[in-house]
Amino acid sequence: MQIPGRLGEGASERQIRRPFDSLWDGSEMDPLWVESVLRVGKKRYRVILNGLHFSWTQLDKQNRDKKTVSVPVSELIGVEEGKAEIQPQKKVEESELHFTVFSVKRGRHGGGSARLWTVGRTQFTCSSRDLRDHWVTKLRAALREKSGSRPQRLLVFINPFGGKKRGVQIYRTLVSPLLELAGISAHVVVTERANQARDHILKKELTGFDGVVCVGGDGMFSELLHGVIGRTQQEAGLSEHDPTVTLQPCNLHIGIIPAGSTDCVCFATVGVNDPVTSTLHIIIGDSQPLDVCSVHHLNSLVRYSVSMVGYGFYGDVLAESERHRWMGPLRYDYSGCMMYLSNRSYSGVVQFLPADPQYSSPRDNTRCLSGCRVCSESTERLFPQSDASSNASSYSTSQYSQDSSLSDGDWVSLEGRFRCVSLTCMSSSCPRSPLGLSPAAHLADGTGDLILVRDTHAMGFLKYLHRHTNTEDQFDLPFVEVHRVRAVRFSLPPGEVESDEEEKVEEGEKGMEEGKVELEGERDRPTRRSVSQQHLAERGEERGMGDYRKKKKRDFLCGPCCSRAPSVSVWNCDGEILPYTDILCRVHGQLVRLFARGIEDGAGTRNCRAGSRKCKGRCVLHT
Ligand SMILES: Nc1ncnc2c1ncn2[C@@H]1O[C@H](COP(=O)(O)OP(=O)(O)OP(=O)(O)O)[C@@H](O)[C@H]1O
Repeated sequence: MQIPGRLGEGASERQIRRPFDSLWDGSEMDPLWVESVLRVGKKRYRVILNGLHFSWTQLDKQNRDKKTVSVPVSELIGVEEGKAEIQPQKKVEESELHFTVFSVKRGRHGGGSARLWTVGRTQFTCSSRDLRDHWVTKLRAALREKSGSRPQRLLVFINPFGGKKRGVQIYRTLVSPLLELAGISAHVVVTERANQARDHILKKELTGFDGVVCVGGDGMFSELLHGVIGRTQQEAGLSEHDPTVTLQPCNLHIGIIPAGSTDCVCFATVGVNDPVTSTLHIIIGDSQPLDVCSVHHLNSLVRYSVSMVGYGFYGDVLAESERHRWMGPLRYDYSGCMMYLSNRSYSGVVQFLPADPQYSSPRDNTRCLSGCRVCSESTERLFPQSDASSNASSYSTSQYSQDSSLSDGDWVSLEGRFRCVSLTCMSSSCPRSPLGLSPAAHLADGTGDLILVRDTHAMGFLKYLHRHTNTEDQFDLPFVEVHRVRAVRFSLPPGEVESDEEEKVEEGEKGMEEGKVELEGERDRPTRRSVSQQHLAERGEERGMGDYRKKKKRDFLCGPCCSRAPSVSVWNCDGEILPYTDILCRVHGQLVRLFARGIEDGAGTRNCRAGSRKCKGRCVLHT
C-alpha cells in the first residue's frame, strides 16, 4: 500500500519509518508506528504515532518543524471517522478524508489552583481514504494495546437528591457521552433510597464490571466504599469486625463523579471537583490506591473512613449542623461559628501506635502528589511479593503482607483536655482548605495523621482554624501536636465515663423506649453479622443519634453558649455521627483503588510567593 508520508504523496511506509527525527524511538519493530503529513484546518502537520505518544508538528513552507502537540497514547479518549463533535451533543459529519481524535487536555485552574481536564478535539484531513482508514486502524489498535487498564463496563449509581439535585442531568449531559465515545458501557441505577448502592454491591451479581461509579457526594462514595470492602471481605471469608484482621484489598475500582454538597474525597484524590475531569480519569483507567481506616467499638466494626474521624469541635459542628439542615450548605458555616463561640473542650485518653518515622513524617513539608514516592515505596512494603507496577490490577491474600498486629510496637498514651482530636488518612484538602487538615499526609502509605489540639484560649483556637485556609503551618502552635500513626484508641477518662453513664441512667429512667433500643442492640451482638451485610451499624447509628439528640436537646436549650457545656462530644466520621465515644481506629494500607491519580504536580496548591517566610517552603515543593 502506498501511504503518503512526510516527503509527500506517494512515500512508502518503509520510507516513512526511517529514523529521521527526534521523535524516532529507535523501535523499527513497533507495529503501531505510523507517520504522515496531514492537514489540520488549512495548516500542514507532520503527524506521528509511536508506541507511547501521538503527536503533530506544524510545518512551514520549507517543511521545517514549528509547534508540536504531543499526547500520551494513554490519554487518548477515542477516534472517530469523519468530522465528529461531542459537545454540546454528539454529531458526526460523514467524510472519507477526515478523522477526529479526542484526547485529554489540561484546561484552566478550577476551584483552587488544580487544573481541570477537558476534552481536546483535533480533526485531521488526509489525502486519501486509504490513508484515513490506516490512521483510524492504527490509533484504535494503539488505544486497545496500550490501555489495558481501561474499564470496559461500569456500574453507575446516581443519587438524584445529592447536592443541588443535578446528578441525573450531570450524568446525562457530561458523563454518558464521554463514556460512549470511549466505548465504555454502563449499567445505570438511579437510587430510590439511602444505602441502595451499598446493598446492591453487597448482594447483586457483579461479574463483568470493571468498576463502580457514584454520581453524588461523599455520602454516596461512602456507600460504595462500604459495599466494595464488605463484599471483598465476604468473598475472602474475613471478619470486618476484628481490628487485628488483615483485610483483603479490593480489586473493583471506585469512581467518583462529584455531584454532592460535599465532595471532599474527590477533591483530595483528583485536585478539583469537576464531573468531566473525573469522567476522564475513569475512561483512561487511572488507578489510585487509598488507605482506609476501620473504626471499631468493642470489637465491632462501626464504619470505614477515608477522610476524617474527628472528636470535639468537628463532631460538635456536624451534630449542630444536623439540626439546621433547612439552611442547606450554609448550615456548616453557621454551626462552625456557633461551636467556636461555645468554646468547648473535652477530656479524653488518646493512645496511638506510631508509624515508622524513617519513611515520612507529618511535618516533613512534602505533599502527596500524583506518582508520590512515599506511597509507591509503601506499595513495595505492603505487597512485597507482588510486582509493584502490576498490583493495580489484582491482589491475592498470600501477596498481602501488611503488618496486621496491633499488639506489636509501643502504644503511646496521652491524657488531657482537647479542643479536638482528629485522625485523617489523607490531607483532607478541600476548596476552602486547599492544603487540608494535614498537608503532608499521604493517600496510600498505610498511615494516618493524628492531630491533637489541646485546650487553649479562644484566640489560639481561632488561629489554629484560620491557618487551614492559608499557607501558615497549623501545627506550629504550642497547643497542637501531630503524630503519624497506624492505629488510635480513644476513651473517656474513668471519672468522665461514670458521669456520662449517670447521664445515660437518668435518660434511661425518663424513657423506656431508649432502653428497648439498647436491648435490641445487645441482642445483635452475639451473632455479630458483617456491618456491611447487616444493619447493625445502621441501627447503632440511629440509637446513638437518639442518645445524642436527647442529650443535645438539653444542652442546646439555652443555646450553644450555654453555661453548662456537655462533658462528652461525638465523633464525626466522614460526615456521619458515630454512636460511640470509645473507639479503636486502624489504618489499612491501600485497601481500595479509585479511578484517579492523585493531585497532579502544580495542582492543589495556592498561589504563594516562592520563598515566602510564612509558607516555610511548602509552596516551593509543589509548584
Ligand atoms: N434516592 C435517595 N434517597 C435518599 N437518600 C439517598 C438516596 N440516594 C442516596 N442517598 C443518601 O443520601 C446521602 C447523601 O448523598 P450525597 O453524599 O450524594 O449528597 P450530599 O448532598 O453531598 O449529601 P449531604 O446531605 O451529606 O451534604 C448519602 O449518604 C446516601 O446514602
